[in-house]
Amino acid sequence: MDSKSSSKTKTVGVIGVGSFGTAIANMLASKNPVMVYARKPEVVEEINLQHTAQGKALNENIVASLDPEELCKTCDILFFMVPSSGFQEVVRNFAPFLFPYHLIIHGTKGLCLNLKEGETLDTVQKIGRNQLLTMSEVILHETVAVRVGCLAGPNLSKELTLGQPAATVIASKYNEVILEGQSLLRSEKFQVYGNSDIIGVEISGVLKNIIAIASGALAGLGLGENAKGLLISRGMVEMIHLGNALGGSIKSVMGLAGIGDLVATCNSVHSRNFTVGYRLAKGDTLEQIMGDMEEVAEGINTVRVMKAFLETAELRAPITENLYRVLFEDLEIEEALQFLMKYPFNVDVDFV
Ligand SMILES: NC(=O)C1=CN([C@@H]2O[C@H](COP(=O)(O)OP(=O)(O)OC[C@H]3O[C@@H](n4cnc5c(N)ncnc54)[C@H](O)[C@@H]3O)[C@@H](O)[C@H]2O)C=CC1
Ligand SMILES: O=C(CO)COP(=O)(O)O
Repeated sequence: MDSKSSSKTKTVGVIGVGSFGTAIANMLASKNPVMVYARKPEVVEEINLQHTAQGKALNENIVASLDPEELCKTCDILFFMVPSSGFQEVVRNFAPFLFPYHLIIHGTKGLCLNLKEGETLDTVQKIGRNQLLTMSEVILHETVAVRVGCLAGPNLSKELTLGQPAATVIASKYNEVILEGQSLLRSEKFQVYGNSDIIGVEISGVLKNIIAIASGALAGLGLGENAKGLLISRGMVEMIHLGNALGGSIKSVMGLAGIGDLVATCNSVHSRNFTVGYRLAKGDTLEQIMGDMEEVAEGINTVRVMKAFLETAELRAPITENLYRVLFEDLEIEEALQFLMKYPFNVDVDFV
Protein backbone atom coordinates (compact mmCIF):
# COMPACT_ATOMS: atom_id res chain seq x y z
CA MET A 1 0.00 0.00 0.00
CA ASP A 2 1.52 3.33 -0.99
CA SER A 3 1.57 5.98 1.67
CA LYS A 4 2.67 9.59 1.65
CA SER A 5 2.84 9.80 5.45
CA SER A 6 6.53 9.48 6.12
CA SER A 7 7.43 12.99 7.27
CA LYS A 8 7.67 13.57 11.02
CA THR A 9 5.01 16.26 11.29
CA LYS A 10 2.03 15.51 9.16
CA THR A 11 -0.97 17.71 8.64
CA VAL A 12 -4.03 15.99 10.01
CA GLY A 13 -7.50 16.70 8.60
CA VAL A 14 -10.64 17.27 10.65
CA ILE A 15 -14.00 17.42 8.91
CA GLY A 16 -16.62 19.33 10.91
CA VAL A 17 -16.00 22.15 13.34
CA GLY A 18 -18.86 21.68 15.77
CA SER A 19 -18.34 21.05 19.48
CA PHE A 20 -16.55 17.73 19.12
CA GLY A 21 -14.63 18.49 15.92
CA THR A 22 -13.24 21.65 17.49
CA ALA A 23 -12.21 19.87 20.70
CA ILE A 24 -10.46 17.08 18.77
CA ALA A 25 -8.83 19.52 16.32
CA ASN A 26 -7.34 21.44 19.25
CA MET A 27 -6.00 18.23 20.80
CA LEU A 28 -4.48 17.12 17.49
CA ALA A 29 -2.98 20.58 16.94
CA SER A 30 -0.91 20.35 20.12
CA LYS A 31 1.25 17.80 18.23
CA ASN A 32 0.73 18.36 14.51
CA PRO A 33 -0.53 20.96 12.06
CA VAL A 34 -4.24 20.54 11.43
CA MET A 35 -6.43 21.48 8.47
CA VAL A 36 -10.16 21.61 9.20
CA TYR A 37 -12.98 21.47 6.66
CA ALA A 38 -16.00 23.71 7.10
CA ARG A 39 -18.72 24.17 4.50
CA LYS A 40 -19.45 27.84 5.19
CA PRO A 41 -17.01 30.48 3.82
CA GLU A 42 -17.59 32.74 6.83
CA VAL A 43 -16.55 29.92 9.22
CA VAL A 44 -13.38 29.28 7.19
CA GLU A 45 -12.58 32.99 7.22
CA GLU A 46 -13.17 33.26 10.98
CA ILE A 47 -10.83 30.31 11.64
CA ASN A 48 -8.06 31.57 9.37
CA LEU A 49 -8.20 35.20 10.48
CA GLN A 50 -9.25 35.03 14.14
CA HIS A 51 -8.38 31.48 15.19
CA THR A 52 -11.89 30.90 16.51
CA ALA A 53 -14.76 28.75 15.26
CA GLN A 54 -18.18 30.16 16.08
CA GLY A 55 -16.61 31.85 19.08
CA LYS A 56 -14.65 28.78 20.29
CA ALA A 57 -10.88 29.30 20.55
CA LEU A 58 -8.73 27.32 18.12
CA ASN A 59 -5.03 26.50 18.29
CA GLU A 60 -2.97 28.64 15.88
CA ASN A 61 -1.70 25.40 14.31
CA ILE A 62 -5.14 25.02 12.70
CA VAL A 63 -6.03 26.30 9.24
CA ALA A 64 -9.39 25.91 7.54
CA SER A 65 -10.46 25.08 4.00
CA LEU A 66 -13.73 24.87 2.09
CA ASP A 67 -12.25 22.40 -0.34
CA PRO A 68 -12.46 18.61 0.22
CA GLU A 69 -9.82 18.04 -2.47
CA GLU A 70 -7.34 20.29 -0.66
CA LEU A 71 -7.88 18.38 2.60
CA CYS A 72 -7.45 15.00 0.91
CA LYS A 73 -4.29 16.13 -0.90
CA THR A 74 -2.77 17.70 2.21
CA CYS A 75 -3.73 15.07 4.78
CA ASP A 76 -3.29 11.30 4.77
CA ILE A 77 -5.21 11.03 8.03
CA LEU A 78 -8.71 12.44 8.28
CA PHE A 79 -11.02 12.66 11.31
CA PHE A 80 -14.71 12.89 10.29
CA MET A 81 -16.60 14.67 13.09
CA VAL A 82 -20.01 15.54 11.61
CA PRO A 83 -23.41 14.35 12.87
CA SER A 84 -24.91 11.21 11.34
CA SER A 85 -27.63 13.27 9.58
CA GLY A 86 -25.01 14.89 7.33
CA PHE A 87 -22.42 12.12 7.36
CA GLN A 88 -23.23 10.34 4.10
CA GLU A 89 -23.45 13.65 2.19
CA VAL A 90 -20.08 14.81 3.54
CA VAL A 91 -18.41 11.46 2.81
CA ARG A 92 -19.80 11.58 -0.76
CA ASN A 93 -18.24 15.05 -1.20
CA PHE A 94 -14.87 13.68 -0.13
CA ALA A 95 -15.11 10.34 -1.95
CA PRO A 96 -13.67 11.47 -5.34
CA PHE A 97 -10.47 12.65 -3.61
CA LEU A 98 -9.90 9.71 -1.25
CA PHE A 99 -7.41 6.90 -2.00
CA PRO A 100 -6.64 3.60 -0.30
CA TYR A 101 -3.63 5.20 1.43
CA HIS A 102 -5.92 7.52 3.41
CA LEU A 103 -6.60 6.57 6.99
CA ILE A 104 -10.00 7.67 8.33
CA ILE A 105 -11.24 7.84 11.92
CA HIS A 106 -14.73 9.12 12.75
CA GLY A 107 -16.24 10.31 16.04
CA THR A 108 -19.93 10.19 15.14
CA LYS A 109 -22.39 8.48 17.52
CA GLY A 110 -25.32 7.85 15.20
CA LEU A 111 -26.61 5.54 12.46
CA CYS A 112 -27.52 5.95 8.78
CA LEU A 113 -30.24 4.18 6.87
CA ASN A 114 -29.50 2.15 3.77
CA LEU A 115 -32.90 2.23 2.07
CA LYS A 116 -34.02 2.04 -1.56
CA GLU A 117 -34.61 5.29 -3.39
CA GLY A 118 -37.89 6.88 -2.31
CA GLU A 119 -38.12 4.83 0.91
CA THR A 120 -38.06 6.51 4.32
CA LEU A 121 -38.30 5.19 7.85
CA ASP A 122 -41.97 6.22 7.85
CA THR A 123 -42.75 4.23 4.70
CA VAL A 124 -40.83 1.06 5.59
CA GLN A 125 -41.46 1.02 9.38
CA LYS A 126 -39.42 -2.18 9.81
CA ILE A 127 -35.74 -2.45 9.04
CA GLY A 128 -33.22 -5.26 9.16
CA ARG A 129 -29.52 -5.10 9.92
CA ASN A 130 -28.65 -4.70 6.23
CA GLN A 131 -30.75 -1.53 6.08
CA LEU A 132 -28.67 0.09 8.82
CA LEU A 133 -25.18 1.48 8.46
CA THR A 134 -22.70 2.48 11.12
CA MET A 135 -20.48 5.37 10.06
CA SER A 136 -17.53 3.09 9.32
CA GLU A 137 -19.84 1.13 7.02
CA VAL A 138 -20.87 4.38 5.29
CA ILE A 139 -17.19 5.20 4.67
CA LEU A 140 -16.51 1.71 3.31
CA HIS A 141 -19.63 1.82 1.08
CA GLU A 142 -19.00 5.27 -0.34
CA THR A 143 -15.22 5.42 -0.75
CA VAL A 144 -12.17 3.34 -1.65
CA ALA A 145 -10.73 3.90 1.84
CA VAL A 146 -9.87 0.68 3.64
CA ARG A 147 -8.13 1.67 6.85
CA VAL A 148 -11.11 2.96 8.81
CA GLY A 149 -11.55 3.44 12.54
CA CYS A 150 -13.82 5.10 15.06
CA LEU A 151 -13.26 7.04 18.22
CA ALA A 152 -15.74 6.65 21.10
CA GLY A 153 -15.86 6.92 24.86
CA PRO A 154 -16.76 9.38 27.62
CA ASN A 155 -15.66 12.50 25.77
CA LEU A 156 -17.96 15.39 26.61
CA SER A 157 -16.48 18.14 24.47
CA LYS A 158 -16.92 20.86 27.11
CA GLU A 159 -14.69 18.89 29.52
CA LEU A 160 -12.11 18.11 26.82
CA THR A 161 -11.96 21.81 25.97
CA LEU A 162 -11.22 22.61 29.62
CA GLY A 163 -8.30 20.17 29.48
CA GLN A 164 -9.84 17.85 32.08
CA PRO A 165 -8.54 14.24 32.16
CA ALA A 166 -10.35 11.77 29.90
CA ALA A 167 -9.89 8.65 27.82
CA THR A 168 -11.19 7.32 24.55
CA VAL A 169 -11.16 4.12 22.50
CA ILE A 170 -9.97 3.94 18.92
CA ALA A 171 -11.48 0.89 17.29
CA SER A 172 -10.45 -0.58 13.98
CA LYS A 173 -9.77 -3.92 12.33
CA TYR A 174 -6.39 -2.45 11.42
CA ASN A 175 -3.85 -2.15 14.21
CA GLU A 176 -2.05 0.61 12.33
CA VAL A 177 -5.19 2.78 12.58
CA ILE A 178 -5.25 2.30 16.35
CA LEU A 179 -1.52 3.00 16.68
CA GLU A 180 -1.71 6.09 14.49
CA GLY A 181 -4.72 7.43 16.43
CA GLN A 182 -2.93 6.79 19.71
CA SER A 183 0.22 8.56 18.60
CA LEU A 184 -1.75 11.59 17.35
CA LEU A 185 -4.05 12.02 20.34
CA ARG A 186 -2.38 10.50 23.42
CA SER A 187 -1.30 13.11 25.97
CA GLU A 188 -0.83 13.50 29.72
CA LYS A 189 -4.52 14.36 29.94
CA PHE A 190 -5.93 11.99 27.35
CA GLN A 191 -5.55 8.22 27.38
CA VAL A 192 -6.25 6.33 24.15
CA TYR A 193 -7.17 2.65 24.30
CA GLY A 194 -7.50 0.28 21.35
CA ASN A 195 -10.20 -2.22 20.37
CA SER A 196 -10.49 -4.37 17.23
CA ASP A 197 -14.31 -4.63 17.49
CA ILE A 198 -15.19 -1.51 15.52
CA ILE A 199 -18.89 -2.36 15.18
CA GLY A 200 -19.23 -3.03 18.93
CA VAL A 201 -17.55 0.27 19.81
CA GLU A 202 -19.59 2.28 17.29
CA ILE A 203 -22.84 0.69 18.44
CA SER A 204 -21.98 1.32 22.12
CA GLY A 205 -21.53 5.02 21.36
CA VAL A 206 -24.80 5.08 19.44
CA LEU A 207 -26.96 3.23 21.96
CA LYS A 208 -25.79 4.99 25.10
CA ASN A 209 -27.53 8.13 23.81
CA ILE A 210 -30.91 6.39 24.26
CA ILE A 211 -30.15 5.67 27.89
CA ALA A 212 -28.82 9.22 28.37
CA ILE A 213 -32.17 10.67 27.24
CA ALA A 214 -33.95 8.36 29.70
CA SER A 215 -31.53 9.38 32.46
CA GLY A 216 -32.20 13.06 31.82
CA ALA A 217 -35.92 12.31 32.09
CA LEU A 218 -35.44 10.67 35.51
CA ALA A 219 -33.44 13.69 36.67
CA GLY A 220 -36.14 16.01 35.33
CA LEU A 221 -38.72 14.11 37.39
CA GLY A 222 -36.59 14.79 40.45
CA LEU A 223 -35.72 11.13 41.02
CA GLY A 224 -32.55 10.06 42.77
CA GLU A 225 -29.46 7.96 42.38
CA ASN A 226 -31.19 4.60 43.03
CA ALA A 227 -33.39 5.14 39.98
CA LYS A 228 -30.36 6.17 37.92
CA GLY A 229 -28.41 3.08 39.04
CA LEU A 230 -31.35 0.93 37.98
CA LEU A 231 -31.58 2.66 34.59
CA ILE A 232 -27.87 2.50 33.83
CA SER A 233 -27.56 -1.19 34.69
CA ARG A 234 -30.71 -2.24 32.81
CA GLY A 235 -29.69 0.12 29.99
CA MET A 236 -26.36 -1.64 29.77
CA VAL A 237 -28.11 -5.03 29.47
CA GLU A 238 -30.34 -3.63 26.71
CA MET A 239 -27.26 -2.26 24.91
CA ILE A 240 -25.57 -5.66 25.14
CA HIS A 241 -28.51 -7.49 23.54
CA LEU A 242 -29.07 -4.86 20.84
CA GLY A 243 -25.34 -4.54 20.21
CA ASN A 244 -25.06 -8.28 19.82
CA ALA A 245 -27.94 -8.33 17.32
CA LEU A 246 -26.18 -5.60 15.34
CA GLY A 247 -22.87 -7.45 15.20
CA GLY A 248 -20.93 -6.03 18.17
CA SER A 249 -19.30 -7.89 21.00
CA ILE A 250 -20.38 -7.78 24.65
CA LYS A 251 -16.84 -6.85 25.62
CA SER A 252 -17.07 -3.47 23.90
CA VAL A 253 -20.17 -2.47 25.88
CA MET A 254 -18.27 -3.30 29.06
CA GLY A 255 -15.49 -0.85 28.14
CA LEU A 256 -15.07 2.90 27.85
CA ALA A 257 -17.34 3.28 24.81
CA GLY A 258 -20.22 1.55 26.63
CA ILE A 259 -20.19 1.75 30.43
CA GLY A 260 -17.68 4.61 30.42
CA ASP A 261 -19.83 6.79 28.19
CA LEU A 262 -23.06 5.72 29.91
CA VAL A 263 -21.73 7.02 33.22
CA ALA A 264 -20.58 10.31 31.66
CA THR A 265 -23.64 11.15 29.60
CA CYS A 266 -26.26 9.82 32.03
CA ASN A 267 -24.92 12.22 34.66
CA SER A 268 -24.05 15.38 32.80
CA VAL A 269 -25.95 18.54 32.02
CA HIS A 270 -23.34 19.01 29.28
CA SER A 271 -24.83 16.04 27.41
CA ARG A 272 -27.33 17.11 24.76
CA ASN A 273 -29.13 13.76 25.01
CA PHE A 274 -29.45 14.03 28.80
CA THR A 275 -30.78 17.57 28.30
CA VAL A 276 -33.47 16.37 25.87
CA GLY A 277 -34.82 13.95 28.51
CA TYR A 278 -34.55 16.52 31.27
CA ARG A 279 -36.50 19.12 29.31
CA LEU A 280 -39.17 16.61 28.29
CA ALA A 281 -39.73 15.74 31.95
CA LYS A 282 -39.99 19.45 32.74
CA GLY A 283 -42.83 19.76 30.22
CA ASP A 284 -41.19 20.96 26.98
CA THR A 285 -42.35 19.24 23.81
CA LEU A 286 -39.95 17.48 21.45
CA GLU A 287 -40.71 20.14 18.81
CA GLN A 288 -39.77 22.93 21.22
CA ILE A 289 -36.56 21.17 22.23
CA MET A 290 -35.48 20.42 18.66
CA GLY A 291 -36.44 23.95 17.62
CA ASP A 292 -34.12 25.69 20.02
CA MET A 293 -31.24 23.22 20.49
CA GLU A 294 -28.33 24.42 18.40
CA GLU A 295 -26.41 21.15 18.59
CA VAL A 296 -27.42 17.66 17.59
CA ALA A 297 -28.84 15.10 20.07
CA GLU A 298 -28.26 11.89 18.08
CA GLY A 299 -30.33 9.75 20.47
CA ILE A 300 -33.66 11.08 19.16
CA ASN A 301 -33.12 9.63 15.69
CA THR A 302 -31.47 6.52 17.13
CA VAL A 303 -34.63 5.72 19.12
CA ARG A 304 -36.68 5.83 15.87
CA VAL A 305 -34.18 3.70 14.00
CA MET A 306 -33.88 1.11 16.77
CA LYS A 307 -37.67 0.89 17.13
CA ALA A 308 -37.86 -0.01 13.42
CA PHE A 309 -35.03 -2.52 13.89
CA LEU A 310 -36.84 -4.12 16.85
CA GLU A 311 -39.79 -4.83 14.54
CA THR A 312 -37.61 -7.35 12.69
CA ALA A 313 -35.21 -8.53 15.40
CA GLU A 314 -36.70 -11.02 17.79
CA LEU A 315 -35.79 -8.92 20.77
CA ARG A 316 -37.42 -6.80 23.44
CA ALA A 317 -35.79 -3.55 24.46
CA PRO A 318 -38.20 -2.06 27.00
CA ILE A 319 -36.32 1.19 27.67
CA THR A 320 -35.98 1.97 23.96
CA GLU A 321 -39.58 0.97 23.22
CA ASN A 322 -41.01 3.11 26.02
CA LEU A 323 -38.80 6.05 25.16
CA TYR A 324 -40.08 5.81 21.58
CA ARG A 325 -43.63 6.12 22.86
CA VAL A 326 -42.67 9.13 25.00
CA LEU A 327 -40.88 10.89 22.14
CA PHE A 328 -43.22 10.10 19.27
CA GLU A 329 -46.57 8.90 20.67
CA ASP A 330 -47.18 11.34 23.54
CA LEU A 331 -46.84 8.77 26.33
CA GLU A 332 -46.28 10.60 29.63
CA ILE A 333 -42.85 9.95 31.15
CA GLU A 334 -44.47 8.94 34.46
CA GLU A 335 -46.53 6.30 32.62
CA ALA A 336 -43.44 4.98 30.83
CA LEU A 337 -41.70 4.71 34.17
CA GLN A 338 -44.62 2.84 35.72
CA PHE A 339 -44.63 0.46 32.77
CA LEU A 340 -40.91 -0.21 33.21
CA MET A 341 -41.32 -0.74 36.96
CA LYS A 342 -43.93 -3.44 36.25
CA TYR A 343 -41.89 -5.05 33.46
CA PRO A 344 -41.13 -8.70 34.29
CA PHE A 345 -37.33 -8.41 34.38
CA ASN A 346 -36.14 -11.47 36.30
CA VAL A 347 -32.54 -12.35 35.80
CA ASP A 348 -30.00 -9.71 36.79
CA VAL A 349 -27.18 -10.75 34.46
CA ASP A 350 -28.24 -12.90 31.51
CA PHE A 351 -25.44 -12.22 29.06
CA VAL A 352 -22.43 -14.11 30.44
N1 LIG B 1 -20.16 17.17 21.53
C1 LIG B 1 -19.70 16.13 22.20
O1 LIG B 1 -19.44 16.19 23.41
C2 LIG B 1 -19.48 14.84 21.48
C3 LIG B 1 -20.07 14.57 20.24
N2 LIG B 1 -19.87 13.36 19.65
C4 LIG B 1 -20.48 13.06 18.37
O2 LIG B 1 -19.86 13.85 17.37
C5 LIG B 1 -20.78 14.13 16.32
C6 LIG B 1 -20.76 15.62 16.06
O3 LIG B 1 -21.22 16.24 17.25
P1 LIG B 1 -20.94 17.74 17.62
O4 LIG B 1 -19.65 18.21 17.10
O5 LIG B 1 -21.16 17.87 19.05
O6 LIG B 1 -22.14 18.44 16.82
P2 LIG B 1 -22.40 19.97 16.56
O7 LIG B 1 -23.86 20.09 16.31
O8 LIG B 1 -21.75 20.81 17.59
O9 LIG B 1 -21.58 20.25 15.20
C7 LIG B 1 -21.73 19.55 14.04
C8 LIG B 1 -20.83 20.16 12.96
O10 LIG B 1 -20.98 19.41 11.77
C9 LIG B 1 -21.19 20.30 10.70
N3 LIG B 1 -22.02 19.69 9.69
C10 LIG B 1 -23.25 19.17 9.82
N4 LIG B 1 -23.70 18.72 8.63
C11 LIG B 1 -22.71 18.98 7.75
C12 LIG B 1 -22.56 18.80 6.36
N5 LIG B 1 -23.54 18.21 5.66
N6 LIG B 1 -21.41 19.21 5.78
C13 LIG B 1 -20.43 19.76 6.51
N7 LIG B 1 -20.50 19.98 7.82
C14 LIG B 1 -21.63 19.59 8.42
C15 LIG B 1 -21.92 21.49 11.32
O11 LIG B 1 -21.77 22.65 10.53
C16 LIG B 1 -21.20 21.61 12.65
O12 LIG B 1 -20.01 22.34 12.51
C17 LIG B 1 -22.15 13.58 16.79
O13 LIG B 1 -22.38 12.35 16.19
C18 LIG B 1 -21.97 13.41 18.29
O14 LIG B 1 -22.75 12.35 18.81
C19 LIG B 1 -19.07 12.41 20.20
C20 LIG B 1 -18.46 12.63 21.41
C21 LIG B 1 -18.63 13.86 22.13
O1 LIG C 1 -21.13 11.39 23.46
C1 LIG C 1 -20.91 12.33 24.18
C2 LIG C 1 -19.89 12.31 25.24
O2 LIG C 1 -19.14 11.15 25.21
C3 LIG C 1 -21.70 13.56 24.04
O3 LIG C 1 -22.99 13.30 24.40
P1 LIG C 1 -24.17 14.20 23.87
O4 LIG C 1 -24.23 14.01 22.38
O5 LIG C 1 -25.38 13.72 24.60
O6 LIG C 1 -23.83 15.63 24.23
